[in-house]
Amino acid sequence: MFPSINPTTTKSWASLKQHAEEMKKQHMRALFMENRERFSEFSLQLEDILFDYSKNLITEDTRQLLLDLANECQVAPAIKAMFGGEKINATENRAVLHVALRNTSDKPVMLDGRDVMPDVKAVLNKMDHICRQVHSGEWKGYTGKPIRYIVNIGIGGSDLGPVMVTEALKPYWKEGIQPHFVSNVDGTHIAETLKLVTPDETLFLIASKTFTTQETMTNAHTAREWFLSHAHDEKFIAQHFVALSTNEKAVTAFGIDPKNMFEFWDWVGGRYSLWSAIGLSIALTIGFDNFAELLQGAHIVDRHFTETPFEQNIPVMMALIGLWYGNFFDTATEAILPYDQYMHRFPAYFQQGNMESNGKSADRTGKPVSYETGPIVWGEPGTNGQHAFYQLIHQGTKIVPCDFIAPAISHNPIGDHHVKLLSNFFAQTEALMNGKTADEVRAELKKANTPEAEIEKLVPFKVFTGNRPTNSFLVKKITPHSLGSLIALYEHKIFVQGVIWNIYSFDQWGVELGKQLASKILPELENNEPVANHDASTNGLINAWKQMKQ
Ligand SMILES: O=P(O)(O)OC[C@H]1O[C@@H](O)[C@H](O)[C@@H](O)[C@@H]1O
Repeated sequence: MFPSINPTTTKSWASLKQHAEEMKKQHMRALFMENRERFSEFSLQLEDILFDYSKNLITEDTRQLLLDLANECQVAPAIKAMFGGEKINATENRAVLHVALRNTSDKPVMLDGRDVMPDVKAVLNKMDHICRQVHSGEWKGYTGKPIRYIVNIGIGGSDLGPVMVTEALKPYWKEGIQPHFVSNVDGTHIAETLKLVTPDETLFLIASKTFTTQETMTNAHTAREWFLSHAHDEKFIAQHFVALSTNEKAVTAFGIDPKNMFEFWDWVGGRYSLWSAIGLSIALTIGFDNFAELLQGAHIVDRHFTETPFEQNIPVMMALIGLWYGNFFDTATEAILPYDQYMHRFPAYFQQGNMESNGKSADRTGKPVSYETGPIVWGEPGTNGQHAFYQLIHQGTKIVPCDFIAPAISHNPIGDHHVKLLSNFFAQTEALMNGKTADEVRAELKKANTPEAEIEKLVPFKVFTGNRPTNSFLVKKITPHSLGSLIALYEHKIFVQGVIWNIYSFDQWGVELGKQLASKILPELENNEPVANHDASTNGLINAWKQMKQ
């Protein structure tokens, strides 16, 4: 196991702290003017993905110090430990091997002295087989019709990845297949979904690593009852329900034949599981061959991550840039802004990826950390975000480091839509970096014939300080391959940051307390007796609800 190191005790941390004070006096505008090579010196390319991180408040010295930090914090041994199947998820005593799920090489991946690849390949073959059966029409519903609707029932990691990827890859949808996703325990979600499908043409995928999650089990039982109210015979369940899970016992107890179970393993974290059997809704929607391309794109990044020196390693640089602002500039959030409508769930996906992985305050020795850890991650697709929250990003008091992502080629080359979209993509990072000085504002107002007296009044409101950091990802086209790569880049960024922050990125104990209390409160909601055993606010709300619902 790689050692536990408090990052603030390293030499590079102290130097970075000092260096940050110097850098706060700098402006990126000047850095670009001083160094004509800045773009080529601070950008990296991997296959069809160009990563430009030159519009950050960094110099060569910053980069060097950040790389020193990665080295002092033992990032290289940590990467080895993850890929080597060590139980780096120590609080759950589990390995972290989602990288094995997309290991398209012929190299073994060892866990406890055993190669996991034969099991991985067996499940992939089973997924391939069901995809071919469904797409050819050989898999039939109980009235003999082929499957038209896929309904994935899952939540968190068993939902967000499949939703994000199927949406991002809509141009690759198989003709005649319509996916739906049900996650919320709010009855509205399943009710509205069931209105869109027919029982004899629907395949329900019950996606749950544990197969105990309240929301998923409740929705799964409702779907089962709805199905039986039409099919009238339990023997038809086998044609319409499959399970994606690690828990065979619970799957069998639910009434799903284990032969209809697509297995994965406890070394796959929920929020890293779209590469596993949890990806079956993706494979059924875009076809298994495209799913395999998604895996291949991620595998390319895994190789890049493990084989490339840190200064040219995209996920390592992404991690260090993020940490630079979070730890040395006190920024609290990061925005992910895809200029691609199909990628509209990408920010939500990595909101979970980041916040569930690195939203921690105990270090790996169990002590409270004395420094900031994971950022708040949010975002919306451009250009919608521009007309909503970019005001604050440009002129607010908070610095929000942003990732801009855009495809060079659109799947929908209609008229001049794409050049208009891209003109915004390029303009925003330029504007955020350069800003607009008071003199530039004055000159502009003068040109627009603004009366002299008005000009000085308006200047303070029209000034943009600029110096606001962005990364740009320019991707040739959003394909299964390039999307697989992009996802893996962000995954490894999270990993590197977790290592430097010396926290456990692969558990999620923080989601448990609410679940525990909800299960205590549930029986109290099943009668009309007033409650008095909680704090005054919770008692008051529960009792008010009991009155209101009558
Ligand atoms: O797949 P399961 O076991 O139903 O779990 C779903 C989700 O459950 C949540 O409690 C976890 O925070 C997520 O990480 C997880 O993905």
